[in-house]
Amino acid sequence: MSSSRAPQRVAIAGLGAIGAAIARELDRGQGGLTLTAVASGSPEKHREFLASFRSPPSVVPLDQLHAHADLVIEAAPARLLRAIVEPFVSGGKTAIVLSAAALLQHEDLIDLAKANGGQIVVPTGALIGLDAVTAAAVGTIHSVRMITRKPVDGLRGAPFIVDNGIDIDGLKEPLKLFEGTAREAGKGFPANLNVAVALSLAGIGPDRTMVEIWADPSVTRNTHRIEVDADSARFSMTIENIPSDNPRTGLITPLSVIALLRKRGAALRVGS
Ligand SMILES: NC(=O)C1=CN([C@@H]2O[C@H](COP(=O)(O)OP(=O)(O)OC[C@H]3O[C@@H](n4cnc5c(N)ncnc54)[C@H](OP(=O)(O)O)[C@@H]3O)[C@@H](O)[C@H]2O)C=CC1
Ligand SMILES: O=C([O-])CC(=O)C(=O)O
Repeated sequence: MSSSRAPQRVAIAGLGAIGAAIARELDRGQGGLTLTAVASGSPEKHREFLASFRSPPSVVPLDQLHAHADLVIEAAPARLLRAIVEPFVSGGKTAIVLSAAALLQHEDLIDLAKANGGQIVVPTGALIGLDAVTAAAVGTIHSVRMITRKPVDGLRGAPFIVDNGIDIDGLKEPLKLFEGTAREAGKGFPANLNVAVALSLAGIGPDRTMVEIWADPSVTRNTHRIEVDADSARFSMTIENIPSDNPRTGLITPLSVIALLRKRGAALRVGS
């Protein structure tokens, strides 16, 4: 990647399935970007991993990341969203947010970014087609629907399942767990359905975007189908994500962030 911009210092919050893969890619070299700092829950767990880097970043507490970077990648548990994002956007910096569902509980962060010249970026992540959805949203979108099918491992422990006492272990056929809005899906499945909230933010919002969630013992991939009907186009798309070390998280998710970072300041930018 060639960049016309000044080098940017990047921090990563969380070194799990997403954060570790992004850190490794940044260390391999993404022109104009330097990984300067990381934070994780148990830093000692990652000592060996980071020691293998060409340029090991500083390991700092979450609330110190902003002193080391111009941009943060939030790839941590959803409950930490505010602690990670607030210092960056209030300082006019950028936060790339993976825990998109949690944004709906902290919408004031968007106002904070606006007031201070900061930016919150929600990448396409584990989903597909947000370029087409944002384009259609320039016109009028009539409806957006998403149908998610995940193996049991990709859903186990979600608050909706636990609170409703649903037994998904031992399923022999697909079970529809949930049908409702993206806002409700984000509350009931905060670590499993960030993509539904990202889709809603790209299109017609969390209260008009409709979501179905299936636990499906016949699939091995986290599968999302989106169906959009707009005044400019009708389209449907499906992505079948290979789960990462975290069965809830598709392998493509960190790659989406790298693709996004590469676009920043690139001489040729493809896709809206
Ligand atoms: N938008 C999208 O398309 C997608 C979003 N997601 C969301 O992205 C987020 C990250 O996902 P994923 O990487 O799979 O999650 P993981 O569970 O694999 O990793 C979470 C990381 O957060 C770290 N962490 C925990 N506590 C703290 C703390 N106090 N300070 C700093 N770091 C901490 C953990 O540290 P340690 O390793 O030391 O224990 C771990 O490295 C989740 O919210 C997930 O729901 C996931 C998939 C797709
Ligand atoms: O949206 C999420 O949190 C994760 C997801 O569905 C996927 O990786 O396929």
